[in-house]
Amino acid sequence: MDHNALKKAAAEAALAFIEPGMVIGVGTGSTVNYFIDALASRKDDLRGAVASSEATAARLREHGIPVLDLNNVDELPIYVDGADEVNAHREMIKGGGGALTREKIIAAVARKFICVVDESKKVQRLGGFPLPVEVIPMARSHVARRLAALGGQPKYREGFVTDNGNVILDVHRLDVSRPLKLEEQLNSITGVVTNGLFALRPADLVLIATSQGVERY
Ligand SMILES: O=C(CO)[C@H](O)[C@H](O)COP(=O)(O)O
Repeated sequence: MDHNALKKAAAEAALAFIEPGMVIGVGTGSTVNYFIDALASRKDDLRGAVASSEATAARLREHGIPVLDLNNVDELPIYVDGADEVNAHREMIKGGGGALTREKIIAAVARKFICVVDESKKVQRLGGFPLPVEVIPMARSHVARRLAALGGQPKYREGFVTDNGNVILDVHRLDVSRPLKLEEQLNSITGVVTNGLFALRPADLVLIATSQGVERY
């Protein structure tokens, strides 16, 4: 099975968690796009969705699914999103699509974070995927120097502006052996908006598609 078929299988498995009347959080990326397309068949069950990016909001609207402002939502029982890497503790690196800040906000509010991935995303140790860091534009050089002092090799994602008007540094070769500590350390650099480590708030459930079927942990 190719990656896309596995992404679709993982995404569709998340539909089983939807209950009538729910507002759900919806992440960003190619795996989540399969989820959104499948969600169209359940749209009458939903009160609406909160989107982690403008791209996701547009796709939800195309399917006639109401997109709600998170500030007007009291309860978010589930949040479905992909990941660039996930380990056995359900800690993740996210932000390959650049939506990490809104993803982290929705994950913070949601009761249950369901991570949907194909088996290529499962890793023993996080850090093979360059860690995305969203930065206020005027702080780019300052933050890059601080990241280099931590042993990373930051690369400016040229030509990319986040939905929040900021820039992304993709950090190669960072030591991610202590994800919780590193997440806090990166958050404390002035000018950093968010980093793509999801260790302080890991997923609650991972649905991982393999050629043998969708497994969960
Ligand atoms: O964090 C993300 C976007 O910011 C995505 O979840 C992550 O990049 C995985 O994307 P895909 O499902 O396309 O492989």
